[in-house]
Amino acid sequence: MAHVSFDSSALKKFVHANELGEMQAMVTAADEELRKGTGAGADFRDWLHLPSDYDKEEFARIKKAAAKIKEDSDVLVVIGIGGSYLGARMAVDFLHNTFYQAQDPADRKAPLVLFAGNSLSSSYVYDMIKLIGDKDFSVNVISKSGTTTEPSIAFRIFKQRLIDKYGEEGAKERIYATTDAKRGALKTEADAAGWETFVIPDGVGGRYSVLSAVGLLPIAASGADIDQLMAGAAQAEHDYDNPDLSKNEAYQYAAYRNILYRKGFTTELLENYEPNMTMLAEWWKQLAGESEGKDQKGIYPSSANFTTDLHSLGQYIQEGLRNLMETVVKLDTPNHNVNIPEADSNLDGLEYLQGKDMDWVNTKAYQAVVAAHTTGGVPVMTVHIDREDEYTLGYLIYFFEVAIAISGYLNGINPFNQPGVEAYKTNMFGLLGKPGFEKIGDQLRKEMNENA
Ligand SMILES: O=P(O)(O)OC[C@H]1O[C@](O)(CO)[C@@H](O)[C@@H]1O
Repeated sequence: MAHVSFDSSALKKFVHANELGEMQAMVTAADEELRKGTGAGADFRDWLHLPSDYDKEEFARIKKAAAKIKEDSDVLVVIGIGGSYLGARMAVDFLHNTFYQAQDPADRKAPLVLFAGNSLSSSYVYDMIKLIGDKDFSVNVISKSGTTTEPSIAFRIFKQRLIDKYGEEGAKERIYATTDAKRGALKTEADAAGWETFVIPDGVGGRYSVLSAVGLLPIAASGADIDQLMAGAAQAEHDYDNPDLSKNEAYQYAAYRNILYRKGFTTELLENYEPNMTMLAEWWKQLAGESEGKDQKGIYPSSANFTTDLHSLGQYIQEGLRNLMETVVKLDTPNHNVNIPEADSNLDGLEYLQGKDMDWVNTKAYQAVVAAHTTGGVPVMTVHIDREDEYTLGYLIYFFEVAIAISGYLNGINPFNQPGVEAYKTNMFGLLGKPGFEKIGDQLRKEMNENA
């Protein structure tokens, strides 16, 4: 049974019945580029078979490390940014109680997983240090390069705190480094210090790495079942290995978003009706944005959380600039349902809903929004998911990964590089006075003074 299903039935007003079929030749070519490695960025396709072909010895070590962290830590600080952060973050939110962070530790039955090194906010780090207080904690530092500024600074701070609390030897037992197998600053430091290390595989880019140790260790430490996560992804790997558009829903999604893009729908909103899926969209935004936004083209990935944002962005979506398309990730079976109680009076006007459950109302809201936005000129696609469990999440992750890769090839770009992210880094290093970046620093300071 499919745990994820793609619904394009609301697109009739925007896409002619023939148009999907007309994409088949291009999709077949994109599939060949991806599967045979004839497309650009071929060295970064190892995520394709990660769910079925992963390092079993490392997987067992991940589970062992997670068990140790659960045993000796109240808090796990996960340090990383971009692809070294978003996958684990969205999975922890998706797979747990919405108020996971505030839950009583006895109910949570696993350490609190906090994420650092994903911004340069000093208050954020200060507040986290205060929250940890005297609690026992461990650190999982995740960085392929080991030189990314945000995680490097956070790691230096939390490493020092571990050493202050547990001594050099004690800290060594509480640092887990997920990084390159052979190279890089973090790998060198980890080997010298004797920390346990996990590998970010060479052929797996950051935004495609959630099903490697990058995501698996924090997800396992949070108490989630990574065997089921991989099983769901493996099923999707099997189900989506088919270039035939009529049989491959991930490819249908890729094709439809490209058909719509070519008609001027250049911004895609990933939407949910469940607050604990907010970070799912953040993960998807990196996956889609870093993969597709290059060569002065690409769909701009954005997001909205419903029904919340219907009361803020709803006006724009209904009547603003007509360049928007929407993809809803709709949960079909909530983890828990809540009944709308009977009341003595009808002052709130809700008598017509009493006895109904909230999820029924949520689904009616979704149906109403699809109809309204379609009328307003916004094409809506829906990815239905059965439930919020590990198996379904693994399946969903793979659905988006393979769809975005195909989508990138359909749009004629290399979906696996990200040359554009270096520009700000070079400027920042210049302004920070990093050795080797003096020239750009001088030039920028001169320009800034001239503009002052
Ligand atoms: O794992 P690293 O090397 O710290 O990189 C983190 C992130 O930074 C980027 O390179 C972009 O800045 C992303 O592609 C990547 O996911």
